[in-house]
Amino acid sequence: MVIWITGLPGAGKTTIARQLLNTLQSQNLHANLLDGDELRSVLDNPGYDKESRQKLAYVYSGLANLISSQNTIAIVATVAMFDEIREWNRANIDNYLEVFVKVSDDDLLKRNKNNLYSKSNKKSNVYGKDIPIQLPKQPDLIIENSNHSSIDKHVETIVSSFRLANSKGEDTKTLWQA
Ligand SMILES: Nc1ncnc2c1ncn2[C@@H]1O[C@H](COP(=O)(O)OS(=O)(=O)O)[C@@H](OP(=O)(O)O)[C@H]1O
Ligand SMILES: Nc1ncnc2c1ncn2[C@@H]1O[C@H](COP(=O)(O)OP(=O)(O)O)[C@@H](O)[C@H]1O
Repeated sequence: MVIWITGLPGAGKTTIARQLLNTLQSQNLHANLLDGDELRSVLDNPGYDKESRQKLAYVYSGLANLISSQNTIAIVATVAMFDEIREWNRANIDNYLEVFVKVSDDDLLKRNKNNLYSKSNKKSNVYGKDIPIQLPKQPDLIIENSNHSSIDKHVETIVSSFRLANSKGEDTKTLWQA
């Protein structure tokens, strides 16, 4: 199973994904987290131009698929704002749950992750500034993560969807148990 958590920088993907990982592991399930920022540093920080991001997104998908094929839940927390990638995921990953972490522009600006949204920021390749955003069209779940909304609640919602997705196939029900 792959739980693909996507959203713009600062939406709250890492915060939610880390707590989700703890929750699943505390329920004796095998789970791993592939976080965009962390994976980028392991891979020697690929660029932020469209081509590099697209290439990297396929790496996330491929790694997640590999982890999932070893009966471990792969949680991915990445921006990867490409329709093409999400289509690839749906076509190639068995048991794929796409979670879109949504937040208002106001909250994004307040959080201002990595100073990306400051007017003084001279960085290029910033979503919404100089590169277009392809928001998820048909996510399985939308999490509205406005400031001070409860991360616990968000995680509960994702775990319920995960349980529902797994209860559909008897065979997969116990696959992730530690
Ligand atoms: N232009 C530019 N310059 C510097 N840093 C940037 C830029 N754009 C994004 N970021 C930061 O990189 C994180 C995105 O990494 P990802 O690999 O998850 O995203 S992507 O798939 O490449 O779009 C993302 O981290 P998260 O905030 O964790 O999403 C951003 O903080
Ligand atoms: N529900 C929330 N309420 C208030 N602050 C939040 C909430 N969710 C995330 N944050 C804060 O927003 C910032 C960005 O969160 P992060 O998880 O790093 O986002 P992302 O991984 O999507 O870039 C962090 O400082 C985090 O503590």
